Amino acid sequence: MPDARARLDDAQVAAVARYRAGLAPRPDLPPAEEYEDAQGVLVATAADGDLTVVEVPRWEPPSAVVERLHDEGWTDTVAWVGPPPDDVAELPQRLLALLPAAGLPPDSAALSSAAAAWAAVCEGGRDVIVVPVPVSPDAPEAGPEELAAAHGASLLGSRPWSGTARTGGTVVFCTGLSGAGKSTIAARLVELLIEAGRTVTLLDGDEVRHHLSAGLGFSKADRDTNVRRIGWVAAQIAKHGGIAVCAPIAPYAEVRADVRREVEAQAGPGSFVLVHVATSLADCEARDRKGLYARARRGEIPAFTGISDPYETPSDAEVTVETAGRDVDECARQVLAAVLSRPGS
Ligand SMILES: Nc1ncnc2c1ncn2[C@@H]1O[C@H](COP(=O)(O)OS(=O)(=O)O)[C@@H](OP(=O)(O)O)[C@H]1O
Ligand SMILES: Nc1ncnc2c1ncn2[C@@H]1O[C@H](COP(=O)(O)OP(=O)(O)O)[C@@H](O)[C@H]1O
Repeated sequence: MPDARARLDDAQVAAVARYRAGLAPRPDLPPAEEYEDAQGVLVATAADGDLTVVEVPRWEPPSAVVERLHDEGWTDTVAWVGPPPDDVAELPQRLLALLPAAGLPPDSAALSSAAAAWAAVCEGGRDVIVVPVPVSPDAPEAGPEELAAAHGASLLGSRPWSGTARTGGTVVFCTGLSGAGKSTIAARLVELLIEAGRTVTLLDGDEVRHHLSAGLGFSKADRDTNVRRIGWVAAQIAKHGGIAVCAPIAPYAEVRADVRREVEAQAGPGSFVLVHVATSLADCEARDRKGLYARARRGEIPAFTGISDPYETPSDAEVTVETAGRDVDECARQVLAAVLSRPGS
Protein backbone atom coordinates (compact mmCIF):
# COMPACT_ATOMS: atom_id res chain seq x y z
CA MET A 1 0.00 0.00 0.00
CA PRO A 2 1.43 3.42 -0.89
CA ASP A 3 1.49 6.08 1.83
CA ALA A 4 -1.75 8.01 1.78
CA ARG A 5 0.06 11.34 1.80
CA ALA A 6 3.71 12.01 0.97
CA ARG A 7 5.70 15.15 1.66
CA LEU A 8 7.68 16.48 -1.31
CA ASP A 9 10.97 18.29 -1.03
CA ASP A 10 11.59 21.59 -2.84
CA ALA A 11 13.09 19.88 -5.90
CA GLN A 12 10.08 17.57 -6.25
CA VAL A 13 7.66 20.48 -5.86
CA ALA A 14 9.53 22.34 -8.60
CA ALA A 15 9.24 19.24 -10.82
CA VAL A 16 5.46 19.24 -10.27
CA ALA A 17 5.36 22.94 -11.19
CA ARG A 18 7.33 22.24 -14.39
CA TYR A 19 4.86 19.49 -15.24
CA ARG A 20 1.91 21.83 -14.65
CA ALA A 21 3.56 24.46 -16.86
CA GLY A 22 4.00 21.92 -19.68
CA LEU A 23 7.77 22.28 -19.43
CA ALA A 24 8.52 18.69 -18.42
CA PRO A 25 6.91 15.24 -18.39
CA ARG A 26 5.21 13.88 -15.31
CA PRO A 27 7.83 13.65 -12.53
CA ASP A 28 8.71 10.41 -10.78
CA LEU A 29 7.32 10.75 -7.29
CA PRO A 30 7.19 8.22 -4.47
CA PRO A 31 3.94 6.22 -4.59
CA ALA A 32 1.18 8.04 -2.68
CA GLU A 33 -2.37 9.23 -3.11
CA GLU A 34 -1.70 12.82 -2.10
CA TYR A 35 1.37 15.03 -2.16
CA GLU A 36 2.04 18.00 0.08
CA ASP A 37 4.81 20.59 0.21
CA ALA A 38 7.08 21.39 3.17
CA GLN A 39 4.33 23.56 4.67
CA GLY A 40 1.77 20.74 4.41
CA VAL A 41 -0.19 22.35 1.53
CA LEU A 42 -1.82 19.80 -0.80
CA VAL A 43 0.12 20.08 -4.06
CA ALA A 44 -1.19 17.18 -6.15
CA THR A 45 -3.20 13.97 -6.05
CA ALA A 46 -2.55 10.69 -7.85
CA ALA A 47 -5.19 8.22 -9.00
CA ASP A 48 -5.06 5.47 -11.64
CA GLY A 49 -1.63 6.62 -12.78
CA ASP A 50 -2.77 10.23 -13.33
CA LEU A 51 -1.23 13.13 -11.48
CA THR A 52 -3.59 16.03 -10.84
CA VAL A 53 -1.94 19.24 -9.76
CA VAL A 54 -3.98 21.06 -7.12
CA GLU A 55 -1.83 24.01 -6.12
CA VAL A 56 1.88 24.77 -6.14
CA PRO A 57 2.08 27.79 -3.83
CA ARG A 58 5.61 28.92 -4.52
CA TRP A 59 5.54 28.80 -8.30
CA GLU A 60 3.09 31.08 -10.10
CA PRO A 61 1.57 29.18 -13.04
CA PRO A 62 2.52 30.65 -16.43
CA SER A 63 -1.21 31.05 -17.21
CA ALA A 64 -1.55 33.35 -14.17
CA VAL A 65 1.44 35.37 -15.35
CA VAL A 66 -0.11 35.70 -18.82
CA GLU A 67 -3.36 36.87 -17.20
CA ARG A 68 -1.47 39.39 -15.06
CA LEU A 69 0.30 40.81 -18.10
CA HIS A 70 -3.01 41.00 -19.95
CA ASP A 71 -4.63 42.85 -17.01
CA GLU A 72 -1.73 45.31 -17.05
CA GLY A 73 -2.37 45.93 -20.72
CA TRP A 74 0.88 44.35 -21.96
CA THR A 75 0.88 43.15 -25.55
CA ASP A 76 3.66 41.55 -27.64
CA THR A 77 5.56 40.76 -24.44
CA VAL A 78 9.26 40.06 -24.67
CA ALA A 79 11.08 38.01 -22.05
CA TRP A 80 14.63 37.79 -20.75
CA VAL A 81 15.78 34.68 -18.91
CA GLY A 82 18.26 35.08 -16.02
CA PRO A 83 19.83 38.17 -14.45
CA PRO A 84 20.03 41.36 -16.58
CA PRO A 85 22.73 41.77 -19.25
CA ASP A 86 25.68 44.06 -18.54
CA ASP A 87 24.47 46.50 -21.14
CA VAL A 88 20.87 47.36 -20.32
CA ALA A 89 20.60 50.25 -22.76
CA GLU A 90 19.19 48.01 -25.49
CA LEU A 91 16.42 46.58 -23.34
CA PRO A 92 12.85 47.55 -24.27
CA GLN A 93 10.60 49.70 -22.05
CA ARG A 94 8.59 46.68 -20.92
CA LEU A 95 10.08 43.32 -20.16
CA LEU A 96 9.21 40.07 -18.47
CA ALA A 97 12.27 38.77 -16.54
CA LEU A 98 12.18 35.02 -15.84
CA LEU A 99 14.58 33.87 -13.13
CA PRO A 100 15.33 30.11 -13.00
CA ALA A 101 15.12 29.41 -9.28
CA ALA A 102 14.39 25.70 -8.71
CA GLY A 103 16.59 24.38 -5.90
CA LEU A 104 17.13 27.86 -4.48
CA PRO A 105 15.36 28.71 -1.23
CA PRO A 106 12.77 31.49 -1.71
CA ASP A 107 14.96 33.85 0.34
CA SER A 108 18.15 32.85 -1.48
CA ALA A 109 20.72 35.64 -1.52
CA ALA A 110 21.51 34.86 -5.17
CA LEU A 111 17.86 35.23 -6.08
CA SER A 112 17.46 38.50 -4.21
CA SER A 113 20.63 39.94 -5.76
CA ALA A 114 19.35 39.05 -9.27
CA ALA A 115 15.95 40.58 -8.43
CA ALA A 116 17.73 43.68 -7.09
CA ALA A 117 19.69 43.95 -10.36
CA TRP A 118 16.36 43.98 -12.23
CA ALA A 119 14.99 46.57 -9.77
CA ALA A 120 17.96 48.77 -10.71
CA VAL A 121 16.96 48.39 -14.38
CA CYS A 122 13.45 49.63 -13.43
CA GLU A 123 14.97 52.73 -11.85
CA GLY A 124 15.97 53.75 -15.36
CA GLY A 125 12.24 54.14 -16.12
CA ARG A 126 11.61 50.64 -17.45
CA ASP A 127 8.73 48.42 -16.50
CA VAL A 128 10.08 44.96 -15.60
CA ILE A 129 8.04 42.14 -14.09
CA VAL A 130 10.30 39.55 -12.42
CA VAL A 131 8.95 36.00 -12.14
CA PRO A 132 10.95 33.16 -10.53
CA VAL A 133 10.40 29.99 -12.59
CA PRO A 134 10.76 26.35 -11.49
CA VAL A 135 13.79 25.33 -13.55
CA SER A 136 17.27 24.93 -12.12
CA PRO A 137 19.68 27.80 -12.78
CA ASP A 138 22.75 25.60 -13.31
CA ALA A 139 21.17 22.80 -15.40
CA PRO A 140 17.86 24.15 -16.72
CA GLU A 141 15.25 21.49 -17.44
CA ALA A 142 13.72 23.75 -20.11
CA GLY A 143 15.43 26.17 -22.51
CA PRO A 144 14.97 29.97 -22.54
CA GLU A 145 12.78 29.85 -25.71
CA GLU A 146 10.50 27.31 -24.10
CA LEU A 147 10.26 29.33 -20.87
CA ALA A 148 9.39 32.52 -22.73
CA ALA A 149 6.79 30.72 -24.89
CA ALA A 150 5.17 29.14 -21.80
CA HIS A 151 4.65 32.67 -20.50
CA GLY A 152 3.16 33.92 -23.76
CA ALA A 153 6.25 35.95 -24.60
CA SER A 154 8.94 35.95 -27.25
CA LEU A 155 12.53 35.56 -26.14
CA LEU A 156 14.72 38.63 -26.25
CA GLY A 157 17.77 37.02 -24.67
CA SER A 158 19.14 35.13 -21.72
CA ARG A 159 22.07 35.16 -19.38
CA PRO A 160 23.49 31.95 -17.95
CA TRP A 161 23.54 31.93 -14.21
CA SER A 162 24.75 29.43 -11.65
CA GLY A 163 22.23 30.62 -9.07
CA THR A 164 24.97 30.87 -6.49
CA ALA A 165 26.54 34.10 -5.45
CA ARG A 166 29.05 34.78 -2.75
CA THR A 167 27.28 36.96 -0.22
CA GLY A 168 30.59 37.91 1.42
CA GLY A 169 29.48 35.96 4.49
CA THR A 170 31.53 33.10 5.90
CA VAL A 171 31.08 30.30 8.38
CA VAL A 172 34.24 29.40 10.26
CA PHE A 173 33.46 26.00 11.69
CA CYS A 174 35.98 24.79 14.30
CA THR A 175 35.86 21.10 15.13
CA GLY A 176 38.02 19.05 17.49
CA LEU A 177 38.08 17.13 20.73
CA SER A 178 36.95 18.57 24.05
CA GLY A 179 39.81 20.71 25.34
CA ALA A 180 41.45 20.97 21.91
CA GLY A 181 41.27 24.76 22.03
CA LYS A 182 38.20 25.46 19.86
CA SER A 183 36.58 27.99 22.23
CA THR A 184 39.84 29.73 23.04
CA ILE A 185 40.90 30.07 19.40
CA ALA A 186 37.36 31.04 18.34
CA ALA A 187 37.22 33.81 20.95
CA ARG A 188 40.56 35.27 19.83
CA LEU A 189 39.55 34.93 16.17
CA VAL A 190 36.38 36.92 16.87
CA GLU A 191 38.47 39.74 18.38
CA LEU A 192 40.75 39.77 15.35
CA LEU A 193 37.83 39.79 12.90
CA ILE A 194 36.19 42.68 14.76
CA GLU A 195 39.50 44.57 14.61
CA ALA A 196 39.42 43.91 10.84
CA GLY A 197 36.02 45.63 10.74
CA ARG A 198 33.85 42.54 10.23
CA THR A 199 30.51 41.70 11.83
CA VAL A 200 30.86 38.45 13.75
CA THR A 201 28.59 36.07 15.66
CA LEU A 202 30.15 33.46 17.94
CA LEU A 203 28.27 30.17 18.28
CA ASP A 204 30.33 28.46 20.93
CA GLY A 205 29.60 24.81 21.72
CA ASP A 206 29.05 25.23 25.45
CA GLU A 207 26.93 28.35 25.11
CA VAL A 208 24.75 26.94 22.33
CA ARG A 209 23.90 24.01 24.57
CA HIS A 210 22.46 26.43 27.15
CA HIS A 211 20.23 28.18 24.63
CA LEU A 212 19.62 26.87 21.10
CA SER A 213 20.19 23.22 22.08
CA ALA A 214 19.03 23.28 25.72
CA GLY A 215 17.81 19.83 26.73
CA LEU A 216 19.90 17.87 24.22
CA GLY A 217 22.33 15.26 25.46
CA PHE A 218 25.31 13.48 23.90
CA SER A 219 23.74 10.56 22.02
CA LYS A 220 24.59 10.49 18.30
CA ALA A 221 21.09 11.74 17.47
CA ASP A 222 21.33 14.65 19.93
CA ARG A 223 24.83 15.63 18.82
CA ASP A 224 23.68 15.57 15.18
CA THR A 225 20.68 17.76 16.02
CA ASN A 226 22.90 20.16 17.95
CA VAL A 227 25.43 20.47 15.14
CA ARG A 228 22.74 20.83 12.43
CA ARG A 229 21.10 23.62 14.45
CA ILE A 230 24.40 25.44 14.78
CA GLY A 231 24.95 25.02 11.03
CA TRP A 232 21.50 26.29 10.20
CA VAL A 233 21.87 29.45 12.27
CA ALA A 234 25.39 30.01 10.94
CA ALA A 235 24.13 29.65 7.35
CA GLN A 236 21.47 32.31 7.97
CA ILE A 237 24.14 34.67 9.29
CA ALA A 238 26.45 34.06 6.32
CA LYS A 239 23.58 34.47 3.88
CA HIS A 240 23.35 38.09 4.93
CA GLY A 241 27.05 38.78 4.71
CA GLY A 242 28.01 38.15 8.34
CA ILE A 243 30.69 35.88 9.73
CA ALA A 244 29.65 33.08 12.06
CA VAL A 245 32.36 31.41 14.11
CA CYS A 246 31.24 28.04 15.48
CA ALA A 247 33.06 25.82 17.96
CA PRO A 248 31.28 22.52 18.64
CA ILE A 249 33.05 19.17 18.82
CA ALA A 250 30.97 18.11 15.75
CA PRO A 251 32.39 14.57 15.80
CA TYR A 252 30.65 13.16 12.71
CA ALA A 253 31.92 13.76 9.15
CA GLU A 254 28.53 13.27 7.52
CA VAL A 255 26.86 15.99 9.56
CA ARG A 256 29.79 18.38 9.01
CA ALA A 257 29.42 17.74 5.26
CA ASP A 258 25.68 18.46 5.46
CA VAL A 259 26.40 21.73 7.24
CA ARG A 260 28.95 22.64 4.55
CA ARG A 261 26.31 22.02 1.87
CA GLU A 262 23.69 24.07 3.70
CA VAL A 263 26.06 27.00 4.21
CA GLU A 264 27.28 26.98 0.60
CA ALA A 265 23.67 26.83 -0.63
CA GLN A 266 22.90 29.97 1.36
CA ALA A 267 26.11 31.97 1.13
CA GLY A 268 27.78 30.67 -2.03
CA PRO A 269 30.72 28.45 -2.89
CA GLY A 270 33.73 28.78 -0.62
CA SER A 271 31.70 30.33 2.22
CA PHE A 272 32.34 27.40 4.58
CA VAL A 273 35.74 27.09 6.22
CA LEU A 274 36.29 23.93 8.22
CA VAL A 275 38.98 24.39 10.86
CA HIS A 276 40.27 21.25 12.49
CA VAL A 277 41.75 22.11 15.88
CA ALA A 278 43.94 19.05 15.78
CA THR A 279 45.19 18.77 19.35
CA SER A 280 45.85 15.10 20.09
CA LEU A 281 43.78 13.17 22.59
CA ALA A 282 46.88 12.77 24.77
CA ASP A 283 47.41 16.57 24.87
CA CYS A 284 43.71 17.28 25.53
CA GLU A 285 43.74 14.75 28.31
CA ALA A 286 46.92 16.20 29.78
CA ARG A 287 45.31 19.68 29.80
CA ASP A 288 41.99 18.40 31.18
CA ARG A 289 41.00 21.92 32.22
CA LYS A 290 37.50 20.91 33.30
CA GLY A 291 38.47 17.51 34.78
CA LEU A 292 36.15 15.81 32.26
CA TYR A 293 38.69 13.31 30.90
CA ALA A 294 39.50 12.06 34.40
CA ARG A 295 35.80 11.60 35.07
CA ALA A 296 35.26 9.94 31.69
CA ARG A 297 38.15 7.52 32.39
CA ARG A 298 36.51 6.65 35.69
CA GLY A 299 33.33 5.86 33.75
CA GLU A 300 31.43 8.78 35.29
CA ILE A 301 30.62 10.39 31.92
CA PRO A 302 29.23 7.91 29.40
CA ALA A 303 29.89 8.34 25.67
CA PHE A 304 32.68 10.89 26.14
CA THR A 305 34.24 11.93 22.82
CA GLY A 306 37.66 10.37 22.28
CA ILE A 307 37.32 8.04 25.27
CA SER A 308 34.09 6.11 24.83
CA ASP A 309 32.53 7.86 21.83
CA PRO A 310 33.88 8.44 18.30
CA TYR A 311 35.57 11.48 16.81
CA GLU A 312 35.89 11.24 13.02
CA THR A 313 39.01 13.18 12.07
CA PRO A 314 38.22 15.51 9.13
CA SER A 315 39.86 14.82 5.78
CA ASP A 316 38.32 17.94 4.21
CA ALA A 317 39.47 20.72 6.55
CA GLU A 318 40.49 23.99 4.92
CA VAL A 319 42.71 24.73 7.92
CA THR A 320 44.40 22.33 10.33
CA VAL A 321 45.60 23.99 13.50
CA GLU A 322 48.24 22.34 15.62
CA THR A 323 48.14 23.83 19.12
CA ALA A 324 50.96 21.94 20.87
CA GLY A 325 53.77 24.37 21.65
CA ARG A 326 51.97 27.30 19.97
CA ASP A 327 50.21 30.20 21.57
CA VAL A 328 46.56 31.04 21.06
CA ASP A 329 47.17 34.25 19.13
CA GLU A 330 49.37 32.47 16.58
CA CYS A 331 46.71 29.80 16.02
CA ALA A 332 43.91 32.37 15.70
CA ARG A 333 45.96 34.40 13.19
CA GLN A 334 46.51 31.26 11.10
CA VAL A 335 42.73 30.88 10.85
CA LEU A 336 42.22 34.62 10.26
CA ALA A 337 44.63 34.59 7.32
CA ALA A 338 42.81 31.63 5.77
CA VAL A 339 39.40 33.30 6.20
CA LEU A 340 40.38 36.70 4.83
CA SER A 341 42.25 35.25 1.85
CA ARG A 342 39.20 33.45 0.48
CA PRO A 343 37.83 34.90 -2.74
CA GLY A 344 34.66 36.90 -2.10
CA SER A 345 35.20 37.23 1.66
N1 LIG B 1 29.80 12.87 26.63
C1 LIG B 1 30.39 14.02 26.28
N2 LIG B 1 31.21 14.08 25.21
C2 LIG B 1 31.76 15.24 24.85
N3 LIG B 1 31.60 16.40 25.52
C3 LIG B 1 30.79 16.40 26.59
C4 LIG B 1 30.16 15.21 27.02
N4 LIG B 1 29.41 15.50 28.10
C5 LIG B 1 29.58 16.82 28.35
N5 LIG B 1 30.42 17.36 27.46
C6 LIG B 1 30.74 18.81 27.39
O1 LIG B 1 30.03 19.31 26.28
C7 LIG B 1 30.88 20.02 25.41
C8 LIG B 1 30.70 19.52 23.96
O2 LIG B 1 29.50 19.95 23.45
P1 LIG B 1 29.33 20.14 21.91
O3 LIG B 1 28.01 20.74 21.72
O4 LIG B 1 30.48 20.86 21.35
O5 LIG B 1 29.36 18.62 21.39
S1 LIG B 1 28.79 18.01 20.02
O6 LIG B 1 29.32 18.81 18.93
O7 LIG B 1 27.33 18.06 20.08
O8 LIG B 1 29.29 16.61 19.99
C9 LIG B 1 32.28 19.74 25.82
O9 LIG B 1 32.82 21.04 25.88
P2 LIG B 1 34.20 21.43 25.17
O10 LIG B 1 35.21 20.94 26.13
O11 LIG B 1 34.13 22.92 25.11
O12 LIG B 1 34.32 20.82 23.82
C10 LIG B 1 32.19 19.12 27.19
O13 LIG B 1 32.52 20.08 28.15
N1 LIG C 1 47.56 27.08 21.06
C1 LIG C 1 46.47 26.95 21.82
N2 LIG C 1 45.24 27.22 21.31
C2 LIG C 1 44.14 27.09 22.07
N3 LIG C 1 44.12 26.70 23.35
C3 LIG C 1 45.31 26.40 23.92
C4 LIG C 1 46.52 26.52 23.17
N4 LIG C 1 47.53 26.16 23.97
C5 LIG C 1 46.98 25.85 25.16
N5 LIG C 1 45.64 26.01 25.14
C6 LIG C 1 44.74 25.77 26.28
O1 LIG C 1 43.88 24.65 25.99
C7 LIG C 1 42.64 24.82 26.62
C8 LIG C 1 41.59 24.71 25.53
O2 LIG C 1 40.29 24.80 26.09
P1 LIG C 1 39.04 25.19 25.24
O3 LIG C 1 39.34 26.34 24.36
O4 LIG C 1 37.89 25.32 26.19
O5 LIG C 1 38.87 23.89 24.34
P2 LIG C 1 37.57 23.35 23.58
O6 LIG C 1 36.65 24.53 23.32
O7 LIG C 1 38.09 22.74 22.32
O8 LIG C 1 36.95 22.36 24.49
C9 LIG C 1 42.63 26.18 27.27
O9 LIG C 1 42.95 26.03 28.63
C10 LIG C 1 43.77 26.90 26.54
O10 LIG C 1 44.37 27.92 27.33
